[in-house]
Amino acid sequence: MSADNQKRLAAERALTFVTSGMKLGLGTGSTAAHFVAGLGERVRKGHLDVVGVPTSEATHKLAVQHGVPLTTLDETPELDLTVDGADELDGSLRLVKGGGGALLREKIVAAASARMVVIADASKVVERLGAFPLPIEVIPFGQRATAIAIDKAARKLGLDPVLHLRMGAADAPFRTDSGNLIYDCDLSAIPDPEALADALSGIPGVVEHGLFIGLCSAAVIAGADEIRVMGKD
Ligand SMILES: O=C[C@H](O)[C@H](O)[C@H](O)COP(=O)(O)O
Repeated sequence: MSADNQKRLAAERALTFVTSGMKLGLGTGSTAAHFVAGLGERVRKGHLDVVGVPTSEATHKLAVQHGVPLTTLDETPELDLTVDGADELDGSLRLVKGGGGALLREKIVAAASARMVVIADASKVVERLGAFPLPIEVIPFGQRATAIAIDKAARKLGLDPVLHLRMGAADAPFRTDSGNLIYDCDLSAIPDPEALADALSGIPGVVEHGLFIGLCSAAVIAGADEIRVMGKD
C-alpha cells in the first residue's frame, strides 16, 4: 500500500473521533488534507455539523473547496479537537512538525484544543526524534544573529547542528503565513527534546520551533497491514 493510502486510512480513522457540534483545529500537510477532504464529504452529506479553524492559508483554501464551515481562533478560542499530521513522532507522542512551514499556527491551534490527535503513515514513527531537520521559525529582523544563537544553544546541549535557511520560489527565502523565515536545523538526533525545546524558546528572535511536546494525546498510525492508535483512543 502506498504511503498516501496509509495517510488516507489514518485520516479516515481519525474521523471517527469527530462528533457533531465539535469545534475542530484543521492541520496542514498531505495527511491533514485527507482529513479535511473526508470531513467535507461528511458535512456535505449532512452526517456532521462542525466548524473548523485552519492552521494555514493552504488548509483554509482546501477547507473552503471541500465545504467545511470555518471560524477563526479569535471567534472560537477554545477547540475540542485538532487533527494534524507530523514529520516525526516518538513513543512518548513527542512530535517534530513544520515540514510544510505551518508550525506556528499549528502549535497555537493545538494548544487551544482540548485534544490533539496526530495522523500519520508508519514511516513517521521513530525511536528517537531528529533525523528530520527541526524547523525553527524566526523573525526576519536579525535572523543571522538568531541563527548563531540557535547554533550556540544546541552546541551547549552537546549537539552538532547544521542550519539551513529554507528557500522558497525564485531563489528567495521561504516566508511563513506570518511573514517569518524558517531555519531547518539538522541535528541527526535529539536525545533530550525537552531540553532543546526550552533552550530554543529562550532565544529572542525565535518565534516558535517544531518540537511539540505534551500537546498530542493520541496518534493514528496506518501501516501496510494495520491501523493502530498510540495513546488515548
Ligand atoms: O508544516 C507542516 C506540518 O507540520 C505538517 O503537518 C507536517 O509537515 C506533516 O506533513 P505531511 O502530512 O505532508 O507529511
